[in-house]
Amino acid sequence: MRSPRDFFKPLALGAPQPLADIPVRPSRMIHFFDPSNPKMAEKAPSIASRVDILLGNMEDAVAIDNKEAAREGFIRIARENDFGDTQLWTRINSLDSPWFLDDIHRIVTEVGDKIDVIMLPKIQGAWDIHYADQLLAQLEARAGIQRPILLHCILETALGVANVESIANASPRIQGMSLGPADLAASRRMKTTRIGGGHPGYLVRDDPDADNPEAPRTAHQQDLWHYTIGRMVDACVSVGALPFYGPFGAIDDPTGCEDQFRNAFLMGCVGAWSLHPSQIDIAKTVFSPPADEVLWAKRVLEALPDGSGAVMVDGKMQDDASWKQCKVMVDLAKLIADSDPALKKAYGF
Ligand SMILES: CC(=O)SCCNC(=O)CCNC(=O)[C@H](O)C(C)(C)COP(=O)(O)OP(=O)(O)OC[C@H]1O[C@@H](n2cnc3c(N)ncnc32)[C@H](O)[C@@H]1OP(=O)(O)O
Ligand SMILES: O=CC(=O)O
Ligand SMILES: [Mg+2]
Repeated sequence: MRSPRDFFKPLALGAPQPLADIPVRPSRMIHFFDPSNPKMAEKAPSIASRVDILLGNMEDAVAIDNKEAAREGFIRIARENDFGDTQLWTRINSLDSPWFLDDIHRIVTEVGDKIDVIMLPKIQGAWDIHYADQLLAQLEARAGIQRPILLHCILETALGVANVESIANASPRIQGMSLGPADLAASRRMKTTRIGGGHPGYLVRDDPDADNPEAPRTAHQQDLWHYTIGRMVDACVSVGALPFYGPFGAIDDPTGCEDQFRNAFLMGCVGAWSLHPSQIDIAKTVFSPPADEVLWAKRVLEALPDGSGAVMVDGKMQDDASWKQCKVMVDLAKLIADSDPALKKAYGF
């Protein structure tokens, strides 16, 4: 284990000092695009104006023959554009792939000052982060980068889930994590072929009616991802990092997508991936707190001005703990209102 005194020292001579706190910015959706796809590449600037995070993907969903074109396309797009407040991220290929070294080397040394976060797929344990952390420091030093590039891990192997807390604690660069339900299902040998979301077979059924045992019994579909999201949220939040739901592959099921995103929002996630332009507004709606909840939370904060004691608001007891719950809601609303005039008005700021 590293000495706590060294944790915030750069891992290479000339690399920027690690950040003490992870910047919290609106992060409702990480929009994926394939920079080797000419149509998607051309749309990058217009999509960037609609999303909180734009991510150039190099890994899965980019055909092997297009890996180099994706890297070149991303470097060109990053170099030629200034996306303003929209964060620019990339998902590079996994550490054990033939593309990882060129991905990280080329991107960091050529456009490292334009990117906020590198997403690392298939992270298994702290050792993966230690390797990427030091390599990144060396590349940052070589490129003269002033602001440290942060790392975002995808939680998508059984071993990665088993090690989630040590991954979160492995480096001050850990910006956050996303659930990767497709690779994770394969790694665990789960018997679902869906990318995220529920499954009609994963259910709990009401007991038989004692007076009518043959009567049909209602079944309630359960959330296959609840356990993993819970672990990911606790691991991230305990180190000041941000948890995200990952992909929802059924582009043709916006209702299912909204439900899955909302479960993640309610459990503490700050955003989710959008794979198709139609999922951007779903994420925007779900991960912006509802106006009625924000107005209620503001009333609770006003009723307990110093955040202590106990009062009744509309028949409900409020105290220090519920004050904190309400502050979470209001703080997020303020963050989002700063860049969204319509929500600012709805929230009454
Ligand atoms: C398990 C995981 O790893 S998930 C993460 C990896 N996966 C991805 O990144 C997938 C990203 N998304 C995609 O590749 C595509 O959206 C697909 C393959 C799912 C669907 O693509 P299409 O069949 O072209 O969708 P569709 O016909 O509805 O597209 C409509 C338009 O939106 C564009 N579009 C589609 N997806 C995107 C996107 N992610 N970003 C920007 N534009 C997009 C298309 O180019 C098309 O443009 P056009 O109207 O000028 O022709
Ligand atoms: O990369 C994402 C996944 O679900 O796998
Ligand atoms: Mg994956």
